[in-house]
Amino acid sequence: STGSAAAVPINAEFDIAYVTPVTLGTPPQTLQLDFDSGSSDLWVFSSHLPTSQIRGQEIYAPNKSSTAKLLDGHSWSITYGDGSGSRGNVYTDNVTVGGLMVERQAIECAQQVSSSFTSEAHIDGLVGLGFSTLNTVSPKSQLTFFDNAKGALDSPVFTADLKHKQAGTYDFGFIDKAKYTGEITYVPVNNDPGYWTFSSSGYAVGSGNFSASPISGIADTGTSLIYLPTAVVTAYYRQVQGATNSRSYGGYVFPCSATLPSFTFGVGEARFTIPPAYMSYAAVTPGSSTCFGGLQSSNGVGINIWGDLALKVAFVVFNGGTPPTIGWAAK
Ligand SMILES: Cc1nn(C)c(C)c1CC(=O)Nc1ccccn1
Repeated sequence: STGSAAAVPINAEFDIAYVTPVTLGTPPQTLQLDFDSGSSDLWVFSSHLPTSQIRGQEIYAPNKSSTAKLLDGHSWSITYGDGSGSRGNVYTDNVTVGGLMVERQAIECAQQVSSSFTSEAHIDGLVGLGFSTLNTVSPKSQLTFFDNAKGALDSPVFTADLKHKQAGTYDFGFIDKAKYTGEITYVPVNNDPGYWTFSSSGYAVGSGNFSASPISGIADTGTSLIYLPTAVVTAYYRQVQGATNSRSYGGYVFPCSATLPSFTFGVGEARFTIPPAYMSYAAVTPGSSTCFGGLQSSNGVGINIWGDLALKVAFVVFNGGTPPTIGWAAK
């Protein structure tokens, strides 16, 4: 079997996140979920949430699904690196993504979500695509949609073809040759503790020399930006007039009028260049002339993160075979 579904940016100005339609239960309830290779819980806004925490999101109501079953005595609670989080109880039900159905998928129903989720009306929940070792359901941890589907897939892979300010695609079970050019460069994945962790072969700022120093980081479809070591980030912003690492804004900012260099990262011998226009994320507050950078320091984060800003300039294969690998191709 295979599946294919759209990855739609939730904001017209800048790509904060991408959502994909997912149908849950019988009759089908369709929610717009954020596919997140950096976590491993499938959780949704639900009928168990106080209405004060719902602001425009669609909800999943298990009691309206004839195929929903309570996973008795189980709960979940997740906190993301940016401090956001949610918690609740657990049902199993049918989950379909782009024509690919998993029966008895654990659906983690939110009973509480943090304010940043309440404030994001376009995200109705997340589909974790990390390794199932990261799943937070207790007392028995649950499998991700990908792990549940894997055995039935033509090939144990999913691919991400994210795009700048336009809809891309998540494919499951096959590699679509029409979505990339040239060869796919595969590199090893360290899935301990459960991220798609790989080593980038280095970076370059603008037209500068390529610095061939390995950078270990996670491929994270659920994070907007890129978080890298301070040495990389200072080398980049040294080329940006007026750039500063702002404590008040929580990262590197610069005048929106500044000229930005491109940023190139390596995967093996392959090179991927993020154009200057993508490297300015957004005005720090609407209408401000101060802009927040797409490249930020991983100092406070603990791990290096290749988020959507990096993924959107490539076609990425998440190979869940044995051993797992990750493949990057131009497009
Ligand atoms: C680890 C980390 N530190 N900081 C500052 C950020 C932004 C992260 C990554 C992160 O939190 N990603 C995320 C958030 C919500 C849902 C899914 N993924």
